[in-house]
Amino acid sequence: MSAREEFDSWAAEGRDKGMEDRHWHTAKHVLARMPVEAGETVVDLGTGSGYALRALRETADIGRGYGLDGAPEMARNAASYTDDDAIGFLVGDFDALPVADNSVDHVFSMEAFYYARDPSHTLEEIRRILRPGGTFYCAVNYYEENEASHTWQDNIAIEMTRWNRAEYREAFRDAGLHVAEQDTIADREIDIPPAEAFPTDDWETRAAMVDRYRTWGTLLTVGVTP
Ligand SMILES: C[S@@+](CC[C@H](N)C(=O)[O-])C[C@H]1O[C@@H](n2cnc3c(N)ncnc32)[C@H](O)[C@@H]1O
Repeated sequence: MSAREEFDSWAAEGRDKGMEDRHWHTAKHVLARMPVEAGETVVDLGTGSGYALRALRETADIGRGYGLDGAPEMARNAASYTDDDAIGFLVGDFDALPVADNSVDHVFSMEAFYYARDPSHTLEEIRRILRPGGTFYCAVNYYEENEASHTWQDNIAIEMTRWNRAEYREAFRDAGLHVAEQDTIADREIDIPPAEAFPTDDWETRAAMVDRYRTWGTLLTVGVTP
């Protein structure tokens, strides 16, 4: 199954909003760290419901936001959640970003980058579209150190790239981005039941759930163009 088919069906089932609810716990901290100034242009890669751009319009007064998604139904849903003319949604693939060279101030991506067919090439594409001094805020929950995430590949037909923290830094540098920051952002909002509630449908032990959300959470790697 292609990413387009897989995520079109997610959008049709309304799972875009479910992702927004879950990802917001840590995505909002990533967005708050971005050095975005009023009037700047931001691209959101794998935008899903488009919540990131709606938030940046409210909190940072961005001038233009473009949400790119490979699934037309995702982009269509995202467009339906806002009537803000400064935000637009594009259908496109991480392989070839439909964006001009040196035209974007910041790129954000939450829980999407590892679906790229060739993530190293996607980093080159990001480097190409960013202006000098532009930033890429790359947030992922599927990564090597987050052991609980390893099983996710079993539930999805699209091949996912599972880099570790060092591999993210190395790939950013290989694409010509300086690594300004790398951090893990814990999910402090998800409810973790008391020990006696385990095992649950999703978790064998409380310790495993704590490790997934409170210890590892979301890996943020920040790249800056020279
Ligand atoms: C797990 S969702 C995350 C959505 C949103 N960023 C969030 O935080 O809720 C991943 C998104 O990336 C998109 N996507 C996956 N592979 C893609 C690709 N190769 N090119 C463009 N978009 C892609 C999917 O259609 C989906 O909307």
